[in-house]
Amino acid sequence: MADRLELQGRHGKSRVRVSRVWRRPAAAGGHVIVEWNVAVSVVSDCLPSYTSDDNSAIVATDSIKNTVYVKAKECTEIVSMEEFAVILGRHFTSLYPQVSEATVTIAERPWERVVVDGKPHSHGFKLGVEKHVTEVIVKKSGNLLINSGIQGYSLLKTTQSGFEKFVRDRYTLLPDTRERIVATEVTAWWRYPFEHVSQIPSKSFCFTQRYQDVKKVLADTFFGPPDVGVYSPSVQNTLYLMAKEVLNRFPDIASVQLRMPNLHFIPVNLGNKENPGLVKFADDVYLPTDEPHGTIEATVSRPKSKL
Ligand SMILES: O=c1[nH]c(=O)c2[nH]c(=O)[nH]c2[nH]1
Repeated sequence: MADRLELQGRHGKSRVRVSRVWRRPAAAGGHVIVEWNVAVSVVSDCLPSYTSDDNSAIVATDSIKNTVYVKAKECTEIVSMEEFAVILGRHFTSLYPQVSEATVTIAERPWERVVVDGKPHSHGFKLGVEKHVTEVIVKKSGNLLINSGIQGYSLLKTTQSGFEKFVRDRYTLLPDTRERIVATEVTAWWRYPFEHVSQIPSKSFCFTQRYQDVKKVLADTFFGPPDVGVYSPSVQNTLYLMAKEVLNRFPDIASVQLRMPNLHFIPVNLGNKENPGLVKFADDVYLPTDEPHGTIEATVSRPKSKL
């Protein structure tokens, strides 16, 4: 009976923290630093290690961790997280016959160059908030998938948002409104079209720049023009317009997934019989809360070609 069992295993190392500095002269833009939290997971033919005491096919997770530092050292030119993930994935799937696939996930700690007296500092950085993330899957054949994203991107606007004409029944208390605060913490994932290592453009395409561009398109669409903004009839509609704009602007992004919790700012009205209008809400005092919060998410893709 045991012969008929099937096993699909994978192993790797998570939370491998590595930082890499590239020391360019100030005239060439100054130092560049990245701090990455790397996870590597390989699909590896090492069945006997599960079913017996034979570890002979195991690439130790300790060696996997060491490799992250070796490859960081070898990157003498600045690389994006996506490129570094591909380098690692290629390494494990090409060096070891038993490794058929590698998944590399990286989250970047957002060190941002400081500006002093209006000038970008050559070697000074401060920590930002939202994070660039990537997940790259590489197969032995060289086929791959590159997804990148942003996490913890908190956006808020104090007006130009409403929510009305939704289902109204015996469970409904929420009044219609055309005036509310809308706040969210965007998580976005998008997929690049490269399907094989050979398709990754060498230098003409920069994943890091594309991340910055997507981030800007998401925010610009959320906020609208600086003076008047743009009215949002629901988080759902704003989410859709944000994803659509990313697809419009970047033909090489195949799909976008957005998760946008609705972090409520509840109007404050305080009073009792003796003291009725202690605080009467006039679009000014709110109770901010994220528990509970609305959860709104969607994946928006281009229609599949009919060819
Ligand atoms: O933009 C919104 N979408 C909803 O689905 C929803 N539900 C709710 O209570 N408030 C909101 N706001």
